[in-house]
Amino acid sequence: MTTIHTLGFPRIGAQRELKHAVESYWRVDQSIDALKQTASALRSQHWQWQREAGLDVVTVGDFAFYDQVLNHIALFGCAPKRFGFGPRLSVDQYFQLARGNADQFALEMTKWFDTNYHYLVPEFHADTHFELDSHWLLDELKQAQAEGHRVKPVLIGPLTFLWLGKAKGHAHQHQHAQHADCCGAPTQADAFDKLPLLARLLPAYVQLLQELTAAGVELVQIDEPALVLDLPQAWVDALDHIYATLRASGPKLLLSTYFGAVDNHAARLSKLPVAGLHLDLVRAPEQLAAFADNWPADKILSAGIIDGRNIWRADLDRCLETLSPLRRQLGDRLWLAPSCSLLHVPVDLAQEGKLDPELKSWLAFAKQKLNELSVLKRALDLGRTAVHQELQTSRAALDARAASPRIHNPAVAARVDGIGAQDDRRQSGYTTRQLAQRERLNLPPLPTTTIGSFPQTDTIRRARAAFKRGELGGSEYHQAMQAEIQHAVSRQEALGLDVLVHGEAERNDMVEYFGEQLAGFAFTQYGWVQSYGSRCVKPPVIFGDVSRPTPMTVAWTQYAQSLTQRPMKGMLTGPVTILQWSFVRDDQPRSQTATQIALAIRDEVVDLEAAGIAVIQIDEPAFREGLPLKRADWPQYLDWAARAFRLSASGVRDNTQIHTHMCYSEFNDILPAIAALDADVITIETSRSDMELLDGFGEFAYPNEIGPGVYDIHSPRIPKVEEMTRLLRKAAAVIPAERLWVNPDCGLKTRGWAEVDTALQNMVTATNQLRQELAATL
Ligand SMILES: CN1c2c(nc(N)[nH]c2=O)NC[C@@H]1CNc1ccc(C(=O)N[C@@H](CCC(=O)N[C@@H](CCC(=O)N[C@@H](CCC(=O)O)C(=O)O)C(=O)O)C(=O)O)cc1
Ligand SMILES: N[C@@H](CCS)C(=O)O
Ligand SMILES: [Zn+2]
Repeated sequence: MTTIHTLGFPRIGAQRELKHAVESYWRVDQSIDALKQTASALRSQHWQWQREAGLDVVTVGDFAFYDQVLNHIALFGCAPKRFGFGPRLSVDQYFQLARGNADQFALEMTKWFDTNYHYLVPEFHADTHFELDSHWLLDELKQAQAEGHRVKPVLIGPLTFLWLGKAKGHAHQHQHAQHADCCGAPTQADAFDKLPLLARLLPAYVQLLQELTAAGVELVQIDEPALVLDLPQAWVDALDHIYATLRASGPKLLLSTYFGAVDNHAARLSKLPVAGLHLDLVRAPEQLAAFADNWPADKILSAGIIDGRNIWRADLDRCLETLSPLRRQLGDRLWLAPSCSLLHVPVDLAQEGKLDPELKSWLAFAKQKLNELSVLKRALDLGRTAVHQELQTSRAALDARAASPRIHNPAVAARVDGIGAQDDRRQSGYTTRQLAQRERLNLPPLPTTTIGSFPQTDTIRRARAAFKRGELGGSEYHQAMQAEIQHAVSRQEALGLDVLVHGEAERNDMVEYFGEQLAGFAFTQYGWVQSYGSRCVKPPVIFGDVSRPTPMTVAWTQYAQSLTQRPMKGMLTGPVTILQWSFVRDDQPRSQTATQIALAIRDEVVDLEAAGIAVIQIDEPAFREGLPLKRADWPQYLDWAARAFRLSASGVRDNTQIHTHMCYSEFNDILPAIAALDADVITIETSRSDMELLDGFGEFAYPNEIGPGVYDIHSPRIPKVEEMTRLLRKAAAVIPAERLWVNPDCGLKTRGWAEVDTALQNMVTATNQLRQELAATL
């Protein structure tokens, strides 16, 4: 019998029940017991679905109140010392690590590999100790067992857990203003070699595995996605010792890799003392040969055959072409699974009552993907005739998609073919543009701005929901959004900001909003995917050639500009980010889709300029995220991605200032490519890393203007003036002040107006202090 399983299931809930429960707990509207009740009900539901779909085991340990990496910080008792917590965290302490508290910055947050999911970064010091606190995992395990399921716990493996953490050089780093003087000088690179921490971490894993054995567990999935990266040899060599140690301590281990190929480690992985290995055969199908040919006779091979990162219905015939020989070779040792955890796809397509039926028939969300596994299993175990009908339905949907006239637009193809060699170049070089822009904009030194969004209040969201339900008329909705824009503009004027924004009130999301207006895109009602903590996004679906039928932002921006004499920044999402944060068609190269989106955004940029907008920001927060996980593949990506950005930005005159914005990323290894975007100004997230992220820009002598974030917008705490002056002084030590801007880390949509008002007031006060200090030194 073929075994089917999933590496993980989305925890947020088909209706975002977890989000609502967590946020209401934070608002103190709901007790911890109520939150735990919702969590428990969600787990039950998700296991039940796995059982109903015929999965042979259900996965335990993929649930988290906030983040699975944070769960492991709790599990191994290694919260940073700066928080002063003991090894056993309360739920409130767990949330403080994620959100910060009055005295401490939250843990840094960054991209989970090349996904739009963000994890909290463990902080390690040379003296970090690990102390197991397994109660939450064991409780979840007991729950699943009590509900009658065969269980497979999942853990992040020790190598990946250590690799994803940051080695901190100073125990007091990141403390607040009152401790500012004792802060070390953090560097972005790891301050020490983390690998020796294994000696202290492994005993905690051993103890955990022993506890799991005692609780009746036979097999544990242990995730080592770090193996798809270019790891230093010493880390790869450490695998033998790690897995020899872990295997000796209890249950069988299924080592799982995903998001890329690990065939460069095939010989080593085949010999590891583990029960089996999971391979991502969607992102890296070619790696199978390196494993299958000499696969040991006693090991499981888990084939990640269903795409866990995208929403297209699988080509089951093609899957079976790959799987049938494997089944003959491996017999019961063949396991099937999605390529990675289903965390990255929405829960249930069946909820999509409004989606065009033809398009809907092309898709599969998490629940549907479980069923696809089941069809494959039955085809392999019972023969294809046993699932003739299911295969026929799948085949018909795929054929219809391939032949659909909705996918191809000859006008778009012709426009892409006609792109000229100069179309991705501004008219003049940066120095000429800088002069022209300074003359036009006449800004003070250290100009202040924000990243675009202002609070998405309940009033705004309710108005939009009512509008979408048809309970609020178009013109009423329009007026309500204009009132929000008016409010945002008047607040910014009162605060004394220099370059204003309209606040993005009318946007549900910075990608979905554009997807709703671009041809070639479809959007869902409930296609929520967790982005970080309780925050979710609804990625649009790019199913066909992309074009922009009509302007998307011009009227709102023009309205905002009409309310003020100060420059109003037009606000757009860039082609790479739209691509990266959508579910992208899989029938043409991503680079081609990016080019099509770039042309659509270019049209909008040109229209904004024609409407008198002098500053236009093209956000590219996902530029770094799109980077392939293996360095060898970087140049090709950076080339087409940077070109797509430039194509979107280059249709304007020299005196129109193009900004871009990036967040959640380490940028230092791609600085030449960021410089190649040739944006006049880049704003970046730097405050949670205490300006560490800026160092590389200084060392690289980044040529254009930069706004390093001085205010962590992810945390509910309000930054003090002196914290921001300290960060600004650090920035001014790295970047010449005449090229510095002052801004928050990212948009303010998740914050409330009261905090935003005070925080921006403090930011302006800090800027004024720095301006005086600068004037005094001239
Ligand atoms: C900048 N970031 C983004 C990323 N990816 C994106 N696609 N977009 C981003 O902005 N990746 C990196 C970061 C991640 N950061 C965030 C920050 C904030 C959110 C967020 O706030 N998400 C919201 C959902 C936003 C949204 O789509 N809102 C819609 C629908 C609102 C809604 O819930 N409506 C209710 C009804 C409301 C009522 O009746 O009162 C409903 O439909 O049930 C809108 O505004 O219209 C979130 O709630 O999590 C995400 C990523
Ligand atoms: N303009 C967007 C960028 C987020 S990365 C915002 O302000 O929310
Ligand atoms: Zn951002």
